[in-house]
Amino acid sequence: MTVTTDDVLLVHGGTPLEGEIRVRGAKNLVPKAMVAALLGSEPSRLRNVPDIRDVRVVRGLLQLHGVTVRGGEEEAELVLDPSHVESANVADIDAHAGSSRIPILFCGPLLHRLGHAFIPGLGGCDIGGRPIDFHFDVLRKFGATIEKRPEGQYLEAPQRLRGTKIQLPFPSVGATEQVLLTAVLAEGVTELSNAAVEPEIEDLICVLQKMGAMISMDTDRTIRITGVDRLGGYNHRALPDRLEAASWACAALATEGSVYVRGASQREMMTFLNTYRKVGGQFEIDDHGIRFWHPGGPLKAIALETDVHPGFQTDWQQPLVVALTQASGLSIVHETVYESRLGFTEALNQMGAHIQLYRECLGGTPCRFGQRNFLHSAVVSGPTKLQGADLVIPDLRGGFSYLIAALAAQGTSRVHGIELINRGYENFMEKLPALGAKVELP
Ligand SMILES: CC(=O)N[C@H]1[C@@H](OP(=O)(O)OP(=O)(O)OC[C@H]2O[C@@H](n3ccc(=O)[nH]c3=O)[C@H](O)[C@@H]2O)O[C@H](CO)[C@@H](O)[C@@H]1O
Ligand SMILES: C=C(OP(=O)(O)O)C(=O)O
Repeated sequence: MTVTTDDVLLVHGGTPLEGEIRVRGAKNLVPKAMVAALLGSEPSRLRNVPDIRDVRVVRGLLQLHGVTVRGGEEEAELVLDPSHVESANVADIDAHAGSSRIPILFCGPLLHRLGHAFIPGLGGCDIGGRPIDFHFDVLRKFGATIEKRPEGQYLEAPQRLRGTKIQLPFPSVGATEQVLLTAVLAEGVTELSNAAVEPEIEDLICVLQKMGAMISMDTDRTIRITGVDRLGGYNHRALPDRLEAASWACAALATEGSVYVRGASQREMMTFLNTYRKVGGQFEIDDHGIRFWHPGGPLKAIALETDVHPGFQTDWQQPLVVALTQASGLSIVHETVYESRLGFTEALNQMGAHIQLYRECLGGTPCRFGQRNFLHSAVVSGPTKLQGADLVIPDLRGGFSYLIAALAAQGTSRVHGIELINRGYENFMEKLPALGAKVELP
C-alpha cells in the first residue's frame, strides 16, 4: 500500500469519547437508491444523503451516463434527473475502475435503457475474494450476454430482458440488489429464492415500490417481482447507517466513554444491541437516536458469529473485536460472511491485544470456510492494555477499528491511510474532536 504523509492521523489515546454525533443515510443503501433513479423516466429525490466517497463515486458515474445530479431544497438532499441518459456520450468510464462495488449494479438499469452496459473493474474492501459470479449468472438468466474484456465486462441485451426463477447459492446482498434492479423492468415475473433481506435491501424495495415497481417479500427469503413497462421517480429518505452507528457505539465502549448517536435507529440494530448488552455495554433509545456507554466495571467475553441478516452483520464485527480486547475472559469470533476479515487483528496484537486466529469454524455452525484453510475464527483474550503504534489501514471497517484501538490505547498512534475511512464515515475528522478525541494531522 502506498502511504503519503498527508494521509496520516496522529491519535493521542486514553481519553474516553464523550458527546454527540449524527449519522445520516446508510452507505449500503444510498448509492443503490441513486442507481435506481436511472430506471425512472422522471426525476427522483433522495434525502438524508451522507457526504461520503462512495456517494461521490456513484454521483460521478451517474453524471457520466447523462443523469443530472444536483442538491435539493433540503440539506443532504440529492435530485437525480435521468431524462438524458439515452443521449449521453459516455466517456472515461475506466476512471471509475476500482472505486467501489457499486458499478456492477448499473448492469440492469443500463441494459434496460440502452441495451448495453460496460462495467469497469470493481473496488470495495479487501476482506475476501469477493467474486461476482452470482451477478453474472443472474444477468444471463434474464437474457443478457456478457463478454469479458481486458478493461472490464461488456454486456448486451439482444432483446427485452425476461423475468426468471433464480436461487442464489448464498444470500448475497449485491446479487439480490442486482436481481431487484433488473427484474423491475423485465418482462414477466421473477422469483428469487435464498435472497438477502438486509434492512438496506428492504429500503431499496421501498424506493422501487415508490417508483411503481411490484415487489413482494415472503418470510422465507423469497422475493417476487412482477416487471412493469415504466417506472417514475421517487421521493425517499434513506434509512440511517446502522453500521456507522455501531462503530461509534464500539468506540464508546472501548474508550470507556458515552456517545449519543443521533439518527441511529433501534429496528435495524436489534441484533447488535443484544450483543452490546451481552458484552456489558449500555444503551438508551429515544425517538431521535441511541446513547451508548460503558457503565464502568469489567466487560464480559462473548461468543459471536457473524451471519446474514437477521444475524450479526459482518461489518459490525471489526469494531466490536476492539471492544472485546477490553472484556474479561475468552471471546470467540466466527466470521462466516468474508473469509479474510480477521487479518486486521495482527496490528491489534502489536498494540498489546491477545488475539489468536484459527482455520476451524469455532462457532456453533460450520460455515463455507471451515474446510478451505481460511483464518476465519478468532479467540480474543482480555482484558489487555493497548499501546499506541504505527498502523496502516487495511479496509473501511478495519480502518475505523484501528482508530478505536488508537483512541483506547495509552500513548500516540500514527494511523496511515485515513482517506479510506471517508468511503463510509461522513466527516469523521470533525466528529472525533467533537467527542473529545485528541487527534491531529502531522
Ligand atoms: C456496498 C455494500 O452494500 N456492501 C455490503 C454488501 O457487500 P456485497 O454485496 O459485496 O456482499 P455479498 O452479500 O454479495 O457477499 C456475501 C458473500 O457472498 C459471496 N459472493 C457474493 C457475490 C457473488 O457473486 N459471489 C459470491 O461468492 C461473497 O464472496 C461473500 O462471501 O453486503 C455485505 C454483507 O452484508 C457487507 O459486508 C457490505 O458492506
Ligand atoms: C465491506 C464493506 O463495504 P464494501 O462492500 O463497499 O466494500 C463495508 O461497508 O464494511
